[in-house]
Amino acid sequence: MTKHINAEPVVHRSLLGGAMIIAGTTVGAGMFSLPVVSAGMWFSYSMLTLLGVWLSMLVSGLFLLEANLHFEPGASFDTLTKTLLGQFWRIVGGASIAFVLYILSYAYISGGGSIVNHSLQAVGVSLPQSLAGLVFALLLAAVVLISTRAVDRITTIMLGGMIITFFLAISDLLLDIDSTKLLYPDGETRFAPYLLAALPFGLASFGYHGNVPSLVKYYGKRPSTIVKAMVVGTFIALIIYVCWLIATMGNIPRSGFVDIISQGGNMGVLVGALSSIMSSDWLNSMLTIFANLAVASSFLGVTLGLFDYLADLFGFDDSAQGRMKTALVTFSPPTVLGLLFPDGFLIAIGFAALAATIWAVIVPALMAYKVRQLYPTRDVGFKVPGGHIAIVAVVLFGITTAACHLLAMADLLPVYGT
Ligand SMILES: N[C@@H](Cc1ccccc1)C(=O)O
Repeated sequence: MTKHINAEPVVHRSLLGGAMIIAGTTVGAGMFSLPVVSAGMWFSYSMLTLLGVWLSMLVSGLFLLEANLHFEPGASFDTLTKTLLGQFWRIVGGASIAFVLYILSYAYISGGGSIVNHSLQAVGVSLPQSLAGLVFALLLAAVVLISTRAVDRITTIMLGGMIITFFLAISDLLLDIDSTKLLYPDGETRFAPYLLAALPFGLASFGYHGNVPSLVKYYGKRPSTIVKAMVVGTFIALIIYVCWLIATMGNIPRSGFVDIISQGGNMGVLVGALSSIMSSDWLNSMLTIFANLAVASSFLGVTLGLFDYLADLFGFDDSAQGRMKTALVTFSPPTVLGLLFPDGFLIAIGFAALAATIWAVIVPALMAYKVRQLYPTRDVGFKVPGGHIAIVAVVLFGITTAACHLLAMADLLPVYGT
């Protein structure tokens, strides 16, 4: 999530660059959980939910920006929480960021193992999924270990590849959609109650907030450009998710998802189900390549953020030995977890959402409230509209989503297909 941005002097940077940073972070493995967890509420409710979650996550990011603009460019999330909200929130915020980064790294290894396995099966090789996850993690960990610049270059190439393969694969799926499947789904007749358990996955899919301080550093204090970059970047993600849900739900019947869910709902299973209905082998490979690139680029972005965070926390230096130590604390826990529980993808995304409700939703709203109290007359060039109502609405969205996750975990909310 925290894509590294080199600290270069602030020149006139284009809007597109920032929008791509945000879109690149936002679109990740969360996207592969969306069709599976939305199967219960199905298409129309999913569209409404996506729209609502997008708006809430955009506004919470804007609150973070508003607070951030009261500091010098380069101030980190830690500095913001410490200064504005005090030691308690600094610790809660820091711990929830570290938790999200670790659990997402594990989710990506689980999803990566599943999708690498699916890809290998196509060429006749079969590996235990835990081993495939290990291969995936080791290969990409090596890139992070080599250097930040290696990650920057490789993710840029991957992003280009993702855009091309996504549109090729998706256009084929979109041509084949069956509107009856979308609008008159089969299976049981209950829909709306399943919305609640899906909410946390929507929240995780629209997470990008670790990048807001990076954008302020990247652009300097140019609020109008930063706001536009955030709106455009998250809107690109919204369009991609809408196309993705139309493509999946318009091709796989609602009852077909019960089978996908019973097999764990991991990335390889979903892509496998889509592959089996695609018209050409070539486009089928495009979909598989897209899935590999999406999870690999998110893995690089997230683990680089975790790598830098842990190096700073433990005071490991940038020498070969220091980087090796940092790599060990970064990659060992999620990789071991991936070996032990290769199929925890969906559960991990759900927990990432739970922690993200704290630092990506509630804490930004509280910080915006605080800067407005501390500096009622100071003009930093940007203020989120909507006054107290917007702040309360975002906090309520965070609390509701967290509650949904906990209730679903405790089997107190209906979860489709289980
Ligand atoms: N949106 C990212 C996950 C994420 C969550 C929270 C913050 C940053 C990133 C994904 O879909 O993979």
